Amino acid sequence: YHQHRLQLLAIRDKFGGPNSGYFLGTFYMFKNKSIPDIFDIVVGLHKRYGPDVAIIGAFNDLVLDLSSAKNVEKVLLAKSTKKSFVYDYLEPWLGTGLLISFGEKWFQRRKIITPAFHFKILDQFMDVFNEEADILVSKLEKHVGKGEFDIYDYVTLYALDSICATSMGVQINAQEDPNNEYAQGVKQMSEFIFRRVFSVFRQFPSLFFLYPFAREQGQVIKKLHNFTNSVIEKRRQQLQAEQAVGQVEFNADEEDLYSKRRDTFLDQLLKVKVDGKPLSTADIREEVDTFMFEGHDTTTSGISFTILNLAKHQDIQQKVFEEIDGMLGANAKSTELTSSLLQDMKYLDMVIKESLRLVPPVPFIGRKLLEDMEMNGTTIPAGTTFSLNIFAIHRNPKVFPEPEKFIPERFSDDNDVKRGPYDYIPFSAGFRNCIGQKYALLEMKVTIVKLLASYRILPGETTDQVRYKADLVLRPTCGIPVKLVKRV
Ligand code: HEM
Repeated sequence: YHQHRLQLLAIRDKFGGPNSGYFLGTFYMFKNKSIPDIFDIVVGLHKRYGPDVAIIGAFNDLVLDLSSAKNVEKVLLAKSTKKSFVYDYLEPWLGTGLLISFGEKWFQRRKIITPAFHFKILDQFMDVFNEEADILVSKLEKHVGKGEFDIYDYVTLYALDSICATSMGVQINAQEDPNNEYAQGVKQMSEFIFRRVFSVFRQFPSLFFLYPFAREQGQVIKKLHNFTNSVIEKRRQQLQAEQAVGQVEFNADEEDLYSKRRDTFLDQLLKVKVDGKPLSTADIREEVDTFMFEGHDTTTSGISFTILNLAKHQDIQQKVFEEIDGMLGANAKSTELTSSLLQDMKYLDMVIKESLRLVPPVPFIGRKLLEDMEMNGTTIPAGTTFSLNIFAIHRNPKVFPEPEKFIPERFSDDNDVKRGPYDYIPFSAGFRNCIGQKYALLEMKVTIVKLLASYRILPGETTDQVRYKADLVLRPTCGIPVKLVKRV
C-alpha cells in the first residue's frame, strides 16, 4: 500500500493536485458538503492546480481530472480504455447498452443503431418535435403574467414524450402527467449514483448492500424497467398489427439497415438479426433504457439552461426573437419548423452552442485505463481513472476569453480566437462521441423557437440563485425559475 502511495504521489508531482490523507485520501474535501458545494470544489481544483489535476482518493484510488486539450485528446483516442467505475453503477439499470458497452459488443451495437439517427430519419422527427413543443407551449400558458415558476419539470416531460414518440414510435403523453413515474425514477437514480461516487467506500462494490438506499434503488430500477418494458411491448404489438395488414417487412438483415430509412430506433432493434438470430428481450431493453435516459435527460438540461441564459440576457433573447420574427413573421407561432428553416437561423445556432459551452449537460465523462500510458512525462498505471472535465475544458480563458460570460458571438464565423477540435466538446469526440448530437440540436432549436415565438421569458426573483449540481447530467439545484409574458 505504501509503495503504491509513493508511486501515486510521484505522479501527482507531475500534475499538481490537493493533499491526500494516508487512508481517506481527499475525502476530507467533500465530507458534509452539499451537492452544489461538491461541484464547486471539483471545478475549483482546476483554478488552483491548472488544467490537469491528480486526485488521490481514499485507499490509493487515483483519478486524473483532465481539461487540457492535449491530454483529453490522448484519452479519447486511446483504444486501451473502458468506461470508468461510475458507469458500473449504472449497469443494474442500463445494462451494457451502447453507453456502457465496449469492444466487439459496442462496435456491433453502434453499427446497428447508427442508421436510426441518420439525418433523413431526423427529418421525419420534425413533426413530433413541433407537435410536442406546441403542447409544451400550451401547458405553460397558465403561467403567463403570473409569478416565477420552475420550467425544468415541464421540459423534462416534453423531452420524454419526444424521445418515446421519435425513437420508440410510442406515445406516452408524459406531458399530461406531471407525476410521471419514469421521470421521478430517473431523478432518484441520479441521486443514488452521485452519493456512491462521493462515498468513501466506493472501492468496495460488494458492500453496496450496506448503503441506506440500496433497497430503494432496487425498487426504483424495477419501476424504470417496468416502464421501458411497457414501451417495448406496445411497439411490438403495433408492429405486429401493421404486419398483419401488410405494412411492415419483417426480415431485415444487418446489411439492409443502412439503406432502410423508415424504421425507428426501436423497430430496428426489434427486427435486426445478428448471426441469424434476433436480439434477446434483455438486449433490446438495455438499449431502450439507455436511449430513453440519454435521449431525454441531457436535452432537458440543454434546453433548460438555454432558457435560463436567455432569461438572464434579455438583449440576446431579443436578438433571437428578431431572427425568428424576421424569418417567420406573423406565422411564427404556427409555422411547422423544418430542419432547413432552422439551418438558416444562424444566431440561434450560436446561442445554443454558447449555452452548451457555458453549461454542458454532460459535465464529466469517465474512462478507466486498461494499459499503462505516458502522460506529462510519467507513466500512468493501468487501472487509473480519468475524468474528462468538459465543464473545465469549456472555461479555458485562452480559448474562451471571459469564460464565465454568455457571449454567443464566440461562435460567429468572424471570431478570431482559434479553437482546436478538443477545446469544445459538449458531445465528446472521437469514436465514442454522442450518437444523438444532431437529434439533440434539432430538438433544442425547435423548443427555443416555439417558446420564444409565444413568450418573452423573464428572470424570476430567484433566477440568480440557481447553482449547478452534477450527477450523470448537470442540473440546476432548485429548477429553473422564470416568468412568462405573452407575445402578441
Ligand atoms: C444536449 C444533449 C446531449 C449531450 C450534451 C450529450 C452528450 C454526450 C456525451 C458527452 C457523450 C459521451 C459519453 C461518454 O463518453 O461517456 C454522449 C454519448 C452518448 N449519447 Fe449523448 N448527449 C446528448 C443527447 C443525446 C441524445 C438526444 C441521445 C439519444 C437520442 C444520446 C445518446 C447517447 C449515447 C447512446 C451515447 C453513447 C455513445 C457511444 O458510446 O457509442 N445523447 N452524449
